[in-house]
Amino acid sequence: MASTTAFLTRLTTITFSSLTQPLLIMFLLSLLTLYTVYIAIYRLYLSPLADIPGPRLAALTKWYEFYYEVILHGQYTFKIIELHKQYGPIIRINPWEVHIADPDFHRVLLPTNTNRRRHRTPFFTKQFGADESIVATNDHDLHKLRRSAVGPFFSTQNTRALQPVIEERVDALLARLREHGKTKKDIPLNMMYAYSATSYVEDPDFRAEITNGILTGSNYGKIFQHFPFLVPFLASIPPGMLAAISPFYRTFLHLRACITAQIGEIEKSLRSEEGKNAHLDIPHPTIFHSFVNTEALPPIEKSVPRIAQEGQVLLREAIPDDANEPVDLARLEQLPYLRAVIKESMRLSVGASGRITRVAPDETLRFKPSKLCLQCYPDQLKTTEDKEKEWLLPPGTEISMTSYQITTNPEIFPDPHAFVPERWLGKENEMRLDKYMTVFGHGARVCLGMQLAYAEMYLMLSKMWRVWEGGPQVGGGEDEDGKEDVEEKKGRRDGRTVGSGEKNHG
Ligand code: HEM
Repeated sequence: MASTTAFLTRLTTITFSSLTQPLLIMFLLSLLTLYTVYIAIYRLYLSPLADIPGPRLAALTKWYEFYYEVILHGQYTFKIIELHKQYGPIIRINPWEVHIADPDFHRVLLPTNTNRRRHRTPFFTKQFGADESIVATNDHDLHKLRRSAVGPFFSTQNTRALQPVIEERVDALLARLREHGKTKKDIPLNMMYAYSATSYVEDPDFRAEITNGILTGSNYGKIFQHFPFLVPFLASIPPGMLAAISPFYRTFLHLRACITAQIGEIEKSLRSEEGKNAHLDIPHPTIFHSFVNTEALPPIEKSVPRIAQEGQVLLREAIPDDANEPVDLARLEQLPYLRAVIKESMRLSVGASGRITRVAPDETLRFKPSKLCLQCYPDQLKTTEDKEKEWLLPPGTEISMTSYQITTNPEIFPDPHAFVPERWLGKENEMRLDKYMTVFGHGARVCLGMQLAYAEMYLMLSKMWRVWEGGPQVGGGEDEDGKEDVEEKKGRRDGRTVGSGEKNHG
């Protein structure tokens, strides 16, 4: 104690020039220790989130999340769900972030009203290495501006107009399945579906290196979230060297460079005198032609690097996804059983498994467990005080929710891991469940490609069903002309063949 007092007295009397090297090191170490102690005390006792339940270690340091997310490879989602079972519907999952498990809070966090501002957080968005894209735009108002320019291209009406283009791709995919069915070999469905919307579906190996490149880029996302400086660092490594470290990531960066180059060319041609109206004549003007010409965006928003980043993200999002007279999409969407199968498939295939985080800059968000939440957490919310307590989350708080936790909630979807399309049948059931169909997000930042993804699924699935009626071996049992064995088909209709219990209710 005496020596500490003497040290502190000395500290107050010394001038900077009189510091010897050991003394300087001690001085800096003391400052660092004091700062660390202050940060720990602040996070545990003084922070506005200090009262929120949860593990103390998570409140103290983000390394807790790092352990589950990076060392254990993307396990934090499941850990968070476990923590809710221990601590209740509201928990603190890192020094700055609160996670809420009440399904009815989803629409408060992600409101449809675009005047209720919600920012994204740099921790989430830095991983994309495309800071200027819509998905990586943190600020609510800038996001609104950017989205307003691109949103109309993805409207229901414009997506329906794309039906012939999607049909053509679906037919190419069915042709591949037929061809493969004859060989009786396994087919890598993930690779095939990944390219169902591109010309790669005709390639012998579906250009697997591209899917792998994109998957690697996504897998690195968790590391990039914690160490964002790695994104520009990896991009600066010469391609030859990068190939030695990660060939797939190199492919990913190569794809990005191709998009940038294509957009650069479009922009150059549009800026040239003869090219000013050229986009009106070309057979397939792209979204980027319209982008460069739109009046809705100020010039700074139309720079090639920014549009290239948008393209990169759109391409990546379009990829992870899933027969002879065309049927109108609008009609297909009205078929109750087909709709039920697609919704149930979407629910179970999860989509984005991580949490969605938002910051409300102007609002104190209030959380009080809903009726549904009380049913979900009866053991954690026993007393009247627990049930009635309202939590006030001040403006600027990072708040998150996880779609997977909602879409596998047994109070909403009984037997949640079973594939039960029938749960969606009936108008009332469907309306009740739609509210909790959170796989595409909700509100101002709901998935831009949602209608397109649904259109692809309706067209693909309906055609496959019409061609093979859910037979035991898709693509098999056909003759040279692609006509399925009539007896086999008939047998399935009568319920005689294995795997045919279901009839096409659509
Ligand atoms: C089954 C397929 C898909 C699923 C499950 C899915 C899911 C999601 C989710 C959960 C979000 C985040 C919403 C949020 O932060 O609140 C999102 C955003 C986004 N998605 Fe998708 N998506 C799919 C397909 C697509 C497709 C095909 C495209 C484009 C062609 C696309 C483009 C985007 C874009 C640009 C955003 C950012 C929107 C914004 O910030 O305003 N997605 N998606």
